This record gives sequence, C-alpha cells and structure tokens, in this order.
Amino acid sequence: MTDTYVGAIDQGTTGTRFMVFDRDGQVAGNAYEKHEQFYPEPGWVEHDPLEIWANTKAVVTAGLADAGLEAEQVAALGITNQRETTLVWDKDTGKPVHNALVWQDRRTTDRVEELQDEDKVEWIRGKTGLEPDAYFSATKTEWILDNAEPLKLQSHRASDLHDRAESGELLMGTIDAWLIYNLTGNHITDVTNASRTMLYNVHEMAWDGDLLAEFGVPEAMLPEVRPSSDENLYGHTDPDGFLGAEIPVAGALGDQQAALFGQTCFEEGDAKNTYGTGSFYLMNTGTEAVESDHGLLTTIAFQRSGEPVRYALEGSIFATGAAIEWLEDVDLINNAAQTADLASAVDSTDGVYLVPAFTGLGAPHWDGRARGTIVGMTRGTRKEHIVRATLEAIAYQTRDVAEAMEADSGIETTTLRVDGGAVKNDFLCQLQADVIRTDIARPEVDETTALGSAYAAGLAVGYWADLDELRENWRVDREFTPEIPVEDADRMYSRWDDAVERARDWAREE
Ligand SMILES: Nc1ncnc2c1ncn2[C@@H]1O[C@H](COP(=O)(O)OP(=O)(O)O)[C@@H](O)[C@H]1O
Ligand SMILES: O=P(O)(O)OC[C@H](O)CO
Repeated sequence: MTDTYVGAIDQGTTGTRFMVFDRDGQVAGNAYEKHEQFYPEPGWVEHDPLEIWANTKAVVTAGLADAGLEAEQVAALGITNQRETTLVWDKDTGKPVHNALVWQDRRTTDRVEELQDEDKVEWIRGKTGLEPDAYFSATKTEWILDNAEPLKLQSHRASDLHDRAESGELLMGTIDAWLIYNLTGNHITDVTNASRTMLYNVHEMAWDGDLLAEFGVPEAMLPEVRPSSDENLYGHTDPDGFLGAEIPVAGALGDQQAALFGQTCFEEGDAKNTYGTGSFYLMNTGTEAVESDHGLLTTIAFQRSGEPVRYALEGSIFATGAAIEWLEDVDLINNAAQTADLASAVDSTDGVYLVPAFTGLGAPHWDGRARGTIVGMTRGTRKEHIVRATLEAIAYQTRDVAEAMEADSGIETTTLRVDGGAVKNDFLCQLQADVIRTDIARPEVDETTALGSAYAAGLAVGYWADLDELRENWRVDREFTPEIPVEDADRMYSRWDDAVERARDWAREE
C-alpha cells in the first residue's frame, strides 16, 4: 500500500505554511509563502483574502512536491489559522467585499469604548468569555457591513450590504471558514474559531442572538459551527480543482488552540505558551469553562466529534516577538538571534525596564490606549541593557499571565510547554524559567501549530487511533529549570508593575 500522510494548512499573520506529517508526527514536506500587510491608516491592518487563497493553493502544491507526494496520498487535510481576522464575501462569486480586518486592527476601538460606557462588559464576558476588545471579530464584522461598499463603490448605500447579509447573499467568516469555503464549497467554522468572534455563546454553544443584534450581524451570514476534529468532515476538495483529488477536510483549530493540541495538552491543567509576534498562554481547564477574575479569557480549547467541548483559560499578550522586531527596526540589533549574546553580555538591565505596549496591552490589563515605554535609563545605559530589558519584558509579561492563570484555575503549573519562533533563543527560555519559577519544556517538533491541526484532521478520519498515540509523538528537545535564587527573580520582577503603570498613564494623561 502506498504510504499516506496528513496535511496541515497553517494560515498565519505573516504568511501561509503547508506541512505534511507522517504517523510519527515527523515532517515529510514543508512550504511557506508570505503575504502583503496593508496599513491604510495608523492602527489599521488588512490582508487581501484572495492573495491568501492563492498562496494557500501555491504552498499546498509546493509542500506536496517537497515531500515527493501525490495528492491522493494525503489521508486528510487540517486547517489552522490566525484567529479573529474577519472577512465578508459574496456567497455566489466568492469575491470578498473588503480586505480582511486583521486581529491586530484597532479601528473599532471607539466602538468598544461605547460598550464600556453602556456597561455591557459583564454581559459580553458572561456570554463569550471574552474581554470586549477591538481584537475580536464582532466589531470588525460590524465595521465591514457599515463601511465596505461605500468605500469601494460610492453609488451603493451602506444598507445594501446589510440587506444582502440578511438575505444570506453575503457570508462572514474567520480565515478557517474562508479556506474551508474555497476548498470544499461549504460554509463552516470550528468551535475554537467561533469562540474568538465575540458573537458565540461558549456556554450554550450557539451564535448568540443578543450579540448579533448588538453588532448588527444577521445570523444568515454566519458559518455552521462544527467540532474541531470532525468525523462528519467539513467536506472534500474538488477533484477538478487545483489538487485534482478528493481529499477530506476534517480538522480546524485557531492557531493557538492548535499549538495546545500539537503540544498534546489534552488534560486539565496542561499549559503551553507560544512566543511569536505576540504570546498566547493557554491552559486546558477540561470540560469546565473557568471564569477569570484576573483579566484572562475563557475560550474553547478543542472539541472532538461526539465529545464534550474542552475549555481553556488564555492570556493573550500582544507584543513579545514584536518587541524583538522593533529592536531590529531601530538598528539596535541585526537579527533576532543576536539578542541572546547581547543580553548575556551584561549581568542585569541596570534598572532599565521596557514595556512593549505598541498596540496597547492585552491580558491581564486590556488597555487599548497604553503605549510603549522605556524607564530607568541613565547616562551609562548601553544597548545591551535595552536588549536585555526587552527579553525580560517578554518573561515578565508571561509571569503576569502565569500568576493570573494560577489564581483563576487554582492549578500550579509545574512544566510549561513552549513553542513559537522566539523559543529558539536559549537565553530567553532560561530567563523565562527563572522569572516564572517553573520548568520550561521545548519539544523536538517546533511546528506545533501545524501539527495540532494535522492531529485534529487525522483523528477524525482514523489515521491516528487515539490521543495516547499522539502523546507518544511528543518528545522534548530541551528542558530549562530555574537557576537563580527566587529572591533575585522577585527583585527583578518587583518594579515591572510600576513600569507597566507608566505605559498606561501615558494614555490616560492624553
Ligand atoms: N532567536 C530569537 N530570539 C528572540 N526572538 C526571536 C528569535 N527568533 C525569532 N524571534 C521572534 O519570533 C517571532 C517569529 O515567530 P513566529 O512563531 O514565526 O511568529 P508568528 O507566527 O507570530 O509570525 C518574531 O517576532 C521574531 O522577532
Ligand atoms: O498568526 P499568529 O501566529 O501571529 O497568531 C495570531 C493569533 O491567533 C491571534 O489571536
């Protein structure tokens, strides 16, 4: 019999990856393509959905060629995606009415502030588990329906778009739904992605009529919500389409949930933190939706067909790797890897703290108006101190979230699983272990996001039998244990809060 594999499309903020995995969870093929970032106004971030679909087709084709495989050898396809990013398209033509509004896009901040005035915060939190923020899809969908066509075609009234949405002529979706629609023709999303829209009731497991009314989103335009690993399949690829084969599309997870799944965090209390542009710390809380009193989100971790949904607590930190990118932008470093040598060239930051609140602060503060700051500089401050302060800021933001996580869940994490581009940095991993006083485990396969969605799709079609088989695939590359005395760690962390307050005050004083 010809060997079969599982394919995963990882549609991220900066680019699209396709990976092929074998039964041992090893990578058999890989292809990646970046896409353009559009910044039409300060704080606005857009992607072209047609470019994303074109790149998806290109990387799937290239990834199969890289693995030396025929499409027929792919037993199932999984999808994982940048979450919250939202678009609206014409059901018949498949043409988007506007660029996708990216999760980082802040254009609806004023709308979210109206909700604070009207005291709808607890109401939304109770239904969705989310802290009302421009980050999520609800106000992005509202904005597209209110603004898209008039911007492009002045002769159309805004209401035309609402009418067309009401009649089901227009469809709304996050990127998973957009890819599923293009691959299979069906309008489907998975529970994890639905849980990031701020339109989905995570307790009732249904689109929430009150929230749809609040944001003017007709139910007719919303996708059907399915388990993240679905034995009933989302559909098949078109045998006459670009792949020339009928492949089941069977799994989808938002990328942070996919990393949790790929790291085999299947049990209550298992936790991972992904260090990319931002950091996303998720803890599996089992079948219970744990409410947060400390600024975390309650979100859906995953669901398998016929099984109850699993929840997670999440700390979303908007800028971690982005702060390293900023160091590059201002020419303090030539590349991200250099941060390890520069930071270890000094014993401490010499009292310098850097708060990378470039696009406001996410968990646990949720302050959209905070701005980045550096405090504590003297005439003796050198570039090494600032680089070290940047790495420390990543570790401190994670500690803020880790402490909130422990307080909310009552579970003390003994080993935190880590992944993402920045964990290649051993200095950062050691620093993180020292600052949070927890062991850090870095797995062998670092593409945990793609792996997680492959697992979801593979389980759905019986490629992998059960979770135990997947657990065996998880092997540690390196563990980091706290080395410095706890008093030293606490002393370093002790002024972080003050620095964060400065970043927040800057906005309040405006
Ligand atoms: N050696 C390193 N040390 C610190 N940060 C790094 C290192 N290598 C990459 N990064 C950071 O990791 C991020 C990229 O990680 P990735 O997981 O690809 O992110 P994303 O999925 O958000 O695009 C970048 O922000 C980059 O600055
Ligand atoms: O595409 P990434 O890896 O930057 O992840 C983005 C997150 O899903 C946003 O919530």
